[in-house]
Amino acid sequence: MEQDHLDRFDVSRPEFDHDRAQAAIRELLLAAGEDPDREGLVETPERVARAYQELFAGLYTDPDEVLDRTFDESHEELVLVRDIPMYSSCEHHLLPFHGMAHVGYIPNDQGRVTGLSKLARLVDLYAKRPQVQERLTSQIADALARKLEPRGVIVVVEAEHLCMGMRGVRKAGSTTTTSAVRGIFRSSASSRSEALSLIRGR
Ligand SMILES: Nc1nc2c(ncn2[C@@H]2O[C@H](COP(=O)(O)OP(=O)(O)OP(=O)(O)O)[C@@H](O)[C@H]2O)c(=O)[nH]1
Ligand SMILES: [Zn+2]
Repeated sequence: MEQDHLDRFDVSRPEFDHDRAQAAIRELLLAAGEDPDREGLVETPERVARAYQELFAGLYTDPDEVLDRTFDESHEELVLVRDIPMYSSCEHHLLPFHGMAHVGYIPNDQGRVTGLSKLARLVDLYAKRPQVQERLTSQIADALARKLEPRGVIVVVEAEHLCMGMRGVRKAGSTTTTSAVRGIFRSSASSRSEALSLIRGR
């Protein structure tokens, strides 16, 4: 599937199929040699299906709608929201990766800004999908660039991947940092390093 396809909101996507997910979890328990009808597990397929419906909720909302309410505030300097808690699911193993997102932008010369909470909502929306960290990071940056037409956007995501901690290579505690820069943060090293030092809290 083309990357481009993953970046666009798919209006034709069917709703989350709860019954199908529930049946799949029952099958998984059977495959593991468990008894899905024993007392502790009898409601598990239903619960897990509900949990995944929530974890993948970002597939069913148009990110552009999150940013529909913009206003002009004649502010043409950096706006940065730091330390946005982020929980996502790695699409390779369907295990969590979680950490912090930092989202900043410099409004355009009309000072077009959005509510601060919308930056966190945007992080949530893209995190609640089967993801890879790189795509999560650039999707947040691209949505902001598209809707606010700002002078620049910077997004940094720092996360720990449980697929690297609780299984596989077993490097618990290692973190991965990804960044996406657009506009002036791409062309100007000094703007970029100023934003990065604010993100690092220095
Ligand atoms: N680039 C990138 N890789 C990721 C992300 N999440 C998980 N991965 C990696 O996806 C890769 C999948 O590798 P495979 O060799 O196909 O799968 P695997 O045999 O389970 O790999 P191991 O995790 O090394 O055991 C692993 O190297 C994971 O660390 C992510 O967000 N970005
Ligand atoms: Zn993984």
